[in-house]
Amino acid sequence: MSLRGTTFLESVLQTLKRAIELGGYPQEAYEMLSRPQRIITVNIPVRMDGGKIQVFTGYRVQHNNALGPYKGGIRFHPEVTLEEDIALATVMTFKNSLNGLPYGGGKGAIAVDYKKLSKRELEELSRGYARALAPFIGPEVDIPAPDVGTDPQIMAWMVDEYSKITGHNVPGVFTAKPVVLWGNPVREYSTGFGVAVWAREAAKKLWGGIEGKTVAIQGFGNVGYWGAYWLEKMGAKVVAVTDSRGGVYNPSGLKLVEVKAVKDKTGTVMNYESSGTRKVTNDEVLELPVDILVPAALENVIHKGNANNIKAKLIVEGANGPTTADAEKVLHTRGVWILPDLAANAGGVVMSYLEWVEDLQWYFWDEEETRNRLERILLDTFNRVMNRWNKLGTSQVTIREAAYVEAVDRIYNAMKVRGWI
Ligand SMILES: NC(=O)C1=CN([C@@H]2O[C@H](COP(=O)(O)OP(=O)(O)OC[C@H]3O[C@@H](n4cnc5c(N)ncnc54)[C@H](O)[C@@H]3O)[C@@H](O)[C@H]2O)C=CC1
Ligand SMILES: O=C(O)CCC(=O)C(=O)O
Repeated sequence: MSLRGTTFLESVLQTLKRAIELGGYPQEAYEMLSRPQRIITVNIPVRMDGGKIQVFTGYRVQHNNALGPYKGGIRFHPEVTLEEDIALATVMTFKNSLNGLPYGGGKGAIAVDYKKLSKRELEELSRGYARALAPFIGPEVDIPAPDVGTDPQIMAWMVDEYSKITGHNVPGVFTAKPVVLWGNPVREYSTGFGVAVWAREAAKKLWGGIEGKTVAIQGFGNVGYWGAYWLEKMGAKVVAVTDSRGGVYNPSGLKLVEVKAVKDKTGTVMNYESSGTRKVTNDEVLELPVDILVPAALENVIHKGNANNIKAKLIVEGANGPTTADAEKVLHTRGVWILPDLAANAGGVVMSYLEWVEDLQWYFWDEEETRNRLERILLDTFNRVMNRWNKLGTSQVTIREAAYVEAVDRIYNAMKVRGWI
């Protein structure tokens, strides 16, 4: 238990336990799904620009592969811990199952402040990680991708390193690669697109549509920026955005193109100025008087200490694990809808799946066709989760619990027919 209440892993395991009870699955399912199948720890030496060697510790958690190869991102963050990586890998197992993907779940991490590395040091670290993991990954074994602090360039170095070891090009081992290295242009914005699609569909049910609904977003990286872009395109009004330093709020709506230009030029949205715009902290942004709140940075930001101050009626989890289990109870009682991470931010991994399919068959769809395929999968998941939620009882069960039951069902049946359980 942390100062903010349940830790991310504790919250995930509490939801799993409840889903197993709600779905009537045996306790053995909890035993198998509450811990990873394998944890790999690697220590990667990097010759720093100053001439000295520094050793970085990294992990790859392979949680469960009943439904197919492990799949999930790699996080570069100074405060990452093994416990956090286990929680992230566990969520991936349920996310991939929920969305009907032929994957199990995994997640990788390196404890590093990548902003302090030179480009050469970052490349050496990325290649070192791919080399150390090479015996444990592959297009049919474990397929990593980016998460916080990693990007298509890092995936390109990793694919190149892995391909050197195998002696031939293996694009399907990492996803979210640059387009020229058999990536797909949709992957860059797919997580934010998925956030917006889920918000739009929920808004139809809550208010008859998303047009004019106000949105505050915490985090203005890949998910936060593209979430804002697509939400605006779908008719919502983005009034606040923040990054790690804090952010800006304008009740009449922000000019996103200008905010993004300031972020790209100065490193933070905090430097954006316009009439009617004021600064907000990362705590304040969660409590603004808006219709929709999108936490799109890190975990445990909505906790028992601030759950009662949140005014949004709809929370769309762009980040993984932004809401603690204690906070979710409070918000559910207050009638707030929380669209959970394994559903609302699944656009990224669903698009990774489409990229992987392209790489395996060496045949590539155009951008529009890819996006349509992505949207179809997301809408199918949305409808299944809503049906399951209605069946289980919307006042007794949260949307997250309904999504977990839906996800566990597929994994449990796969483990059963495989004879694991
Ligand atoms: N990139 C992807 O495709 C996917 C990402 N996610 C999740 O979305 C979240 C964000 O990931 P990305 O956008 O990829 O990362 P990113 O590294 O592109 O951006 C992270 C953003 O959060 C901000 N940030 C960092 N610490 C913060 C803090 N304490 N308060 C407020 N903002 C802070 C950073 O300034 C940056 O704007 C993570 O939880 C990640 O696991 C989930 C699914 C897929
Ligand atoms: O595209 C992927 O495989 C990464 C997805 C991921 O890490 C996530 O959904 O949290």
